[in-house]
Amino acid sequence: MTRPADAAVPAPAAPLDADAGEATGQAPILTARHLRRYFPVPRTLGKRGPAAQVHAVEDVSFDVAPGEILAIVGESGCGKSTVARMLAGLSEPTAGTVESDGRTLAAHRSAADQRLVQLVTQNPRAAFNRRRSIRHALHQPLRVHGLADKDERERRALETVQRVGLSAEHLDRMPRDLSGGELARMVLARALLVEPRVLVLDEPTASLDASVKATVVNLLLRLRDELGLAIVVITHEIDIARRLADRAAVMYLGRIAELGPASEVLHGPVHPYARMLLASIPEPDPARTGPARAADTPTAVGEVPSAVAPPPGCAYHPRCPLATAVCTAEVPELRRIGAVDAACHHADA
Ligand SMILES: Nc1ncnc2c1ncn2[C@@H]1O[C@H](COP(=O)(O)OP(=O)(O)OP(=O)(O)O)[C@@H](O)[C@H]1O
Repeated sequence: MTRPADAAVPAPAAPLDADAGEATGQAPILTARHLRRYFPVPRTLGKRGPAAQVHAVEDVSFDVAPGEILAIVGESGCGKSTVARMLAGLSEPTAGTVESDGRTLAAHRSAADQRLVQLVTQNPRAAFNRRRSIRHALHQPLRVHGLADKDERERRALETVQRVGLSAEHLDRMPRDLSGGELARMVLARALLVEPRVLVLDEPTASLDASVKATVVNLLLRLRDELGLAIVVITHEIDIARRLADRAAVMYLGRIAELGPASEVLHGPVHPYARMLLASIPEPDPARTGPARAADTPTAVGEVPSAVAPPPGCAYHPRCPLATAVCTAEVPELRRIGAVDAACHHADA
């Protein structure tokens, strides 16, 4: 089935992302259902007609289960952060819903629903008030949510910093007195304080040195295991996604191009865009040569088109070496190709 990019989205009848929780055997804790987000473009002086819109996110659906890490990868501007903000209730979808346990989480969420999904944004140094101690920063979310008295707040703050590998001594410090790696762990501690079931991490390692990245990756894997957290990691660092993710989605111009097990999507994808994206980054393990590294990897031509006027049909068609007439006319739905779901008319040709 195909539809024009701005047509109304019908309610789904079947699970959208049947593989979520396959590895853990658990039902999804968070579902993105046909999410769209358009931003108005300021009107040029004197221009008439309907205002233009940035199509930041266009019909994105996926599930994530407890104990599962889903990576969302793609080039700058493809809509990853906008998806993250909608998952956390910080941006209202133009259409579509975010659901948990079969319930829609309103864009303006109750305190309990805010706690359920915690977003950690990049740049940990900017995440703390530089005039307040780390202790204050960690007591604050508990105070805001009315969760604990002072002694209990202190107990929970201490327990949580220890969980991320830091100690009581770090609570007394000011943000400037923590290293980049310690701050990265401290933002995670602050998110964990309110006992979320889902962590959404937007570029969690982007500003860190290689050795610190490894520490944060290991910490996230441990937190996932110990707490049974569902984690959505937004990253443009494919190597980080490979180390973390059970499942992965590749986004292009607001849409999911490919979704499936990370072992497939991040090593041997089938969608021509995903193959081009992976082929453009160095393979850390030279012994590993999946299809993404093969000589027949399709090479994209041209630049990423504007999200204000995305191309009709498959948004990748102007750059895709496999494109034919159908690609210019029909939006490809995600469909099962091998072990993954890919939105391409020709990926299995
Ligand atoms: N508040 C906004 N107003 C207008 N356009 C926006 C707004 N926020 C995002 N956009 C646009 O929406 C598109 C998706 O942006 P988004 O930040 O979600 O992408 P991204 O994949 O996270 O990029 P990056 O990796 O660079 O952070 C871009 O074209 C961006 O310019």
